[in-house]
Amino acid sequence: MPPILQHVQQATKMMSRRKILLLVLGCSTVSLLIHQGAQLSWYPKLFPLSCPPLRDSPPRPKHMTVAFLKTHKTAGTTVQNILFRFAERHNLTVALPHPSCEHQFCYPRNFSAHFVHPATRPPHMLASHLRFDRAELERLMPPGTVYVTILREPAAMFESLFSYYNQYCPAFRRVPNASLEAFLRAPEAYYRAGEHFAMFAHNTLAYDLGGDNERSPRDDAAYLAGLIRQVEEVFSLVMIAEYFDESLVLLRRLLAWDLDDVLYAKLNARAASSRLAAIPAALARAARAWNALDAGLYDHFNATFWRRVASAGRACVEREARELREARERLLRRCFGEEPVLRPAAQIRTKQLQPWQPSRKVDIMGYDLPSGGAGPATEACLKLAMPEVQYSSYLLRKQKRRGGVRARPEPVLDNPPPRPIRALPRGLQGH
Ligand SMILES: Nc1ncnc2c1ncn2[C@@H]1O[C@H](COP(=O)(O)OS(=O)(=O)O)[C@@H](OP(=O)(O)O)[C@H]1O
Repeated sequence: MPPILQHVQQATKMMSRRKILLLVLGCSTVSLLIHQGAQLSWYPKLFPLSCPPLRDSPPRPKHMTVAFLKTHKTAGTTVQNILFRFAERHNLTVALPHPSCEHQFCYPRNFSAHFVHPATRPPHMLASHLRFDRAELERLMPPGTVYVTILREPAAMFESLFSYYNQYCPAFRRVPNASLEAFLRAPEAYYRAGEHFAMFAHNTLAYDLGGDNERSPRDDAAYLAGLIRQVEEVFSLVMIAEYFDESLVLLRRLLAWDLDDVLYAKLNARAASSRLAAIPAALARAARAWNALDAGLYDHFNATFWRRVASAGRACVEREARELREARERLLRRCFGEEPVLRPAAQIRTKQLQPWQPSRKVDIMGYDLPSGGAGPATEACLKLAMPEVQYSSYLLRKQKRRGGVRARPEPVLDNPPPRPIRALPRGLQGH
């Protein structure tokens, strides 16, 4: 053995096992630090702190053809209002339902291009409730249309559905004392698949997306995976209601719109007295278990959403979301006074701004214009807070006039859908 090795062997023998362990630990820590140092120097590249440029060079024009799948109780009315106002400002045509379908495209039937009023074809935009049917939408919308939709956390969404459709959905009407807890303790006792408006009581998101809301991912995981794949194939962006402002930042970047194009007033919100302040954890678990397909969709697209935010630059998206909130607050103050408040329909004097009320037990809130307002700014403010029913009727009248369609009774569809579930705001009923 060479003398150097003999020396090492001797030294090793002299060291206790504990010392050897310490030496190994020390070496590993140094190597880890060197490795981490390299990672840290890459950090800004992985998570850019500044916003990447929105516009390509040459600048991308604003995208004008959009189909928004308005799912139920997911903040969809607020998104619809943003799209309606954009369409008006840019003189675009909005696909609107035939009057026999009321303001929805004959929901809950599968969407058909026949449900679209002829005066609103060919459209640039579409944003009214419908049950998704890819082939029929592609038949209607021009090539290059960007498809977007929005999802909401299923327990919160279910609580909203249960309250809003309580008088319309037989599964909910059967529950004693309109108790959400009683329903979720034994949903099968109240729910009958296939009956009128059953889709509001079971996996509503899956149904709106054109899926089979009776499938359970526990028995059939492949079904959920297939539905997710179909949604991913069609929709360029799936927004998340809980992160509404961040969603709008991604939307306006996708469409190359300005931040001003996505300013909004929150629409269709229940009064605090009509909602649970917080959903107890056990109830939320039960709601997710009952709506397991929706929970699977939400979890998947919530994760994809945050990956999108990371690739746009999280700090950048947050900064833009903050700018959006500030600009929105300024706009609301300008329109609705120094302290803009959401108020119940009975306190809103401007009829065009009174939201539809689903029942005497649920208050849907809205904004009102300060008295004496007039002029072009008022018109913009009116649209900003205009509920879905009034805005859809207004747009249909306007587009019919533009297309030279004279006011005359509409032909009735061969097979009319079940009666619409929205009518005039409560304050206007019986007038
Ligand atoms: N900007 C924003 N951010 C977060 N949440 C919002 C927003 N705008 C509306 N909402 C809430 O969305 C619920 C209404 O959803 P929709 O307009 O889609 O309802 S509907 O299906 O058209 O009747 C309704 O929820 P609930 O109040 O829980 O019922 C609204 O409060």
